[in-house]
Amino acid sequence: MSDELLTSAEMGEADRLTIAAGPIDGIGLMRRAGEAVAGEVLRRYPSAMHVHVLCGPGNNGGDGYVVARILAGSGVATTIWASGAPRPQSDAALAAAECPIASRPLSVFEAEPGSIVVDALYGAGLSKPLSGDAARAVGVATALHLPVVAVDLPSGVSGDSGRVLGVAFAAAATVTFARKKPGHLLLPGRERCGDIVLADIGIGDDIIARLQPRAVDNRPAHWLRDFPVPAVDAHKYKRGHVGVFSGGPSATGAARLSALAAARSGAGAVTVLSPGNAMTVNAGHLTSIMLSKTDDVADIREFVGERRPSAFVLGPGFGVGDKTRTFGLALLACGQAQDAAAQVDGLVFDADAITAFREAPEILFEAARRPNAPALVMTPHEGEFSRLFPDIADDNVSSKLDKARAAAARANAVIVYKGADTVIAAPDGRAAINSNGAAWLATAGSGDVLSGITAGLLAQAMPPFEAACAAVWIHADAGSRFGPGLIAEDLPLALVPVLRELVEARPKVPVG
Ligand SMILES: NC(=O)C1=CN([C@@H]2O[C@H](COP(=O)(O)OP(=O)(O)OC[C@H]3O[C@@H](n4cnc5c(N)ncnc54)[C@H](OP(=O)(O)O)[C@@H]3O)[C@@H](O)[C@H]2O)[C@@H](O)CC1
Ligand SMILES: [K+]
Repeated sequence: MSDELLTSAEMGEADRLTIAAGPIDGIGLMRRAGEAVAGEVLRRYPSAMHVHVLCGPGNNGGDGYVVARILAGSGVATTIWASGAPRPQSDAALAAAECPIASRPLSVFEAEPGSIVVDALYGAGLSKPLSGDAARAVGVATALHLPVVAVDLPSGVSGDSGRVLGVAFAAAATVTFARKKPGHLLLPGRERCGDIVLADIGIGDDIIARLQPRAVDNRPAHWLRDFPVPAVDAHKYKRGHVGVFSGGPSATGAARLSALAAARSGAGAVTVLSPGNAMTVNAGHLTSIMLSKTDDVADIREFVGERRPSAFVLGPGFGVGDKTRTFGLALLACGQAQDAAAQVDGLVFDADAITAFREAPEILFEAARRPNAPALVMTPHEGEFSRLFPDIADDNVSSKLDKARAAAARANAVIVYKGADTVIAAPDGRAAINSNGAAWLATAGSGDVLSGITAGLLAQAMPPFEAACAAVWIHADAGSRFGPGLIAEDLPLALVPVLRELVEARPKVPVG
């Protein structure tokens, strides 16, 4: 497993534990890191005439001295531009001593068109915005359109948050070590990394396991064993029943998109719960999806009692008034004692169901925290997130990963913080960053489909965090495969090949 994401503190700890366990020491790790980067430079640019290696004062610079030594040894014209000397007796100082090339000051860095830059200024130790000589070097490389290979991270990109501090290199490739860092996947860092190459430098899986990292790159390996595949004796209600609330007569489409996606995702039955005045318009557009008139909480209770739904979607096209809050709180009360017979496994609150609680989010969180409340998944985009969690959203230091985690803990809900770098976080601190997104998904109704997929998986008893991770990945994969011209109506059908491959891969996952 190599999809865990390590913070800079965790990476430092991995480094320390590896050295303590032996036999590799600090300079040994640095040599391997530098070899991996030099190998990548030679592989990508086999006919490079001249490589400029920019070395910072810390261990990132140390890696740079190893790169320069190997490139020069391979016959490539290599120049080192150093920003300060490494600390005496440090691994970086050893690496510099092993490098036969004299360095020139970064303050006079110049390069010619057609040359290559290796950025070994700052990596995990970036502590402030790039300024002075380093910022000027970014300007030189950018102005000349020089290909940049970054060591560990493009200098200026925070490994923990993906933020750009001041300015940053835009690399053609970034070679990182042992595991990716959150900043490789979170925006804008991801855009600055170019191709990300993961190099094994001898930090063992056992060492990483000891750190118990809480964040992963969202891939099927993390949730495939929980992915529902119908049993041979399945009948439709055993495969889960999803209820999707529809808006009024002129806002019904979002619910139907969500309902279709829930059905495609394997829920055995799906019902659109429609206000009385929108029954006709909904009925005119539904075939296998059922329809039930739902105007008040009594209607919800009756539906829950008689039809035993296991998941609901509330929000798409629903409006943001009192009714939304009342319905939301009634759904969250489904597991309470008076309704013990009516067990609902999971709820997806999206769009208007999030915005409706902007004036009193605590009421929502309180309801979600009650014992026996159904599991709640909320899927805010940035605007919706800041309505429900304004203080968390305004924090200019925390990463999107930290923000999603803080929100999940506060709301006792799985939070799917949407965007081109969607983060999924659970109340217990587990989190995943999605990286298979496609720009084609930024289209009206796409979020309604995501809610439907999530509810479809929840209804089949997939655990909430895993269901949310799977839904985000599946939705993105379907969107990327479809590509140009995608509209939300295409997505439910576009899920089919993605689901087929997952179902086929599912039995190959070891159980346990
Ligand atoms: N961990 C591992 O397993 C392995 C790690 N390895 C490598 O080590 C790298 C981490 O090394 P590192 O901790 O020495 O930090 P690094 O990024 O070199 O920067 C620290 C120096 O830069 C300075 N500085 C920072 N920002 C600045 C700015 N904007 N402007 C000016 N100065 C700034 C900072 O100054 P200070 O904050 O102390 O004032 C300090 O002097 C990691 O990315 C990887 O490449 C590999 O060798 C293999 C094994
Ligand atoms: K770097």
